[in-house]
Amino acid sequence: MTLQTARPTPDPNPTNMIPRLDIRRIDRVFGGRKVVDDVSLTVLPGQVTCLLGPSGCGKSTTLRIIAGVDRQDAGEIRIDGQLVCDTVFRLPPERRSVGLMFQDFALFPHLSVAENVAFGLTGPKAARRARVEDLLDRVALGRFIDAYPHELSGGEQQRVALARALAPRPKIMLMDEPFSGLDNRLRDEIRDQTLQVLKDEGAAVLLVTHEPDEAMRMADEIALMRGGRIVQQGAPYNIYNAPVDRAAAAFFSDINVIRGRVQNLLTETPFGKFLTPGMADGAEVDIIIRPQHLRIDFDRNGRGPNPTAEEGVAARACVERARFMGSESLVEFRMDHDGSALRATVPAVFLPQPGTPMWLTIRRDRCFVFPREGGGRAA
Ligand SMILES: Nc1ncnc2c1ncn2[C@@H]1O[C@H](COP(=O)(O)OP(=O)(O)OP(=O)(O)O)[C@@H](O)[C@H]1O
Repeated sequence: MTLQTARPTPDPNPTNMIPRLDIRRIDRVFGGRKVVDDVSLTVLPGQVTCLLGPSGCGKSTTLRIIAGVDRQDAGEIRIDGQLVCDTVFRLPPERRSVGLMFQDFALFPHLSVAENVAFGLTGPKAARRARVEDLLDRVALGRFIDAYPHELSGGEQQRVALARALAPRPKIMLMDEPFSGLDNRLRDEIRDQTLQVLKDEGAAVLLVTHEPDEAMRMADEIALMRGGRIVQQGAPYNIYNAPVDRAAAAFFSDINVIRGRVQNLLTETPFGKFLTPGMADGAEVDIIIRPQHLRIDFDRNGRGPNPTAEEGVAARACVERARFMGSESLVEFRMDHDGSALRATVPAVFLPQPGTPMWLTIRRDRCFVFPREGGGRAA
């Protein structure tokens, strides 16, 4: 698909911007249970924010409140600084300048592609036609202008739905799992193309997904949601590299957990001592490391760590199982010191026999240390 660009670009100094979407302290209660709990977030013009979290955490309900098809029990929403709704005042959905896109593209089957895209447009006929043609060109569907939805593939229907949602130039695009109906092979390409069109339009985008990969790929900012609350918010690399807790780390990838106990502000492990400031003596801690940050001493065939290694203390383990996963190998180890299991990934074909002894080191700068839940108090 070819994309024509040269659309308005966002303000280079985003700190000067009024947030396009500003949600403050939203609650929603169903049957006495807060399914949206004190949610606040802002989205700037031209920015994509992903509301990311497991099924049932309250993402869609938040989106529905912003769209105006559900109401909050507390809090307020502003668009471009103007109040859209609080618990007293409520602007109807059609007056909020919000575009919607859902998993099922919900195209009108009896309308042509052009008629679908023109559906929400007002104004002179020639201007409407020009807008439809422009958008269809930009999603590379110009040649399907007179086709009907059933004549299009899933990916093409998704692009028509995108063009339709963008046609009235909404200030905000709300997207709820818009790619989950697509074939795996198509998905990455369509995500990238969609992102480009959204950026060109300059709308503020709030995209709901339960897939961390999708959020990492699409988002300028991720709001991680759990149990109705936003537990962490920031740029994708910050959320990935500085998770707030063990569950936040585990949401993005498989993790290894090395258990320890604090003594004199330090926690001793087979990989050396870790600083654990602020933790009381005797508190139990989990040291988290992702499998790609565990290093295997390949060269010495289990004969012991290389004394010049800069990775700190090495610990001995035996291979339990090794599998080739396509772009990497996953090796599972049983640690000598306590029989615990650790997993390492290697970006190559690496399939040592079960029972092979090896030495492991960890990238200490990639470890996260958290108090174990229910395992002791902070000092
Ligand atoms: N109208 C409703 N009445 C009662 N409970 C509701 C209603 N709408 C949503 N819920 C409940 O609120 C919780 C959050 O639902 P929501 O659809 O917002 O979650 P979600 O994070 O979008 O999940 P998913 O990804 O599965 O759609 C769920 O427990 C759901 O059952």
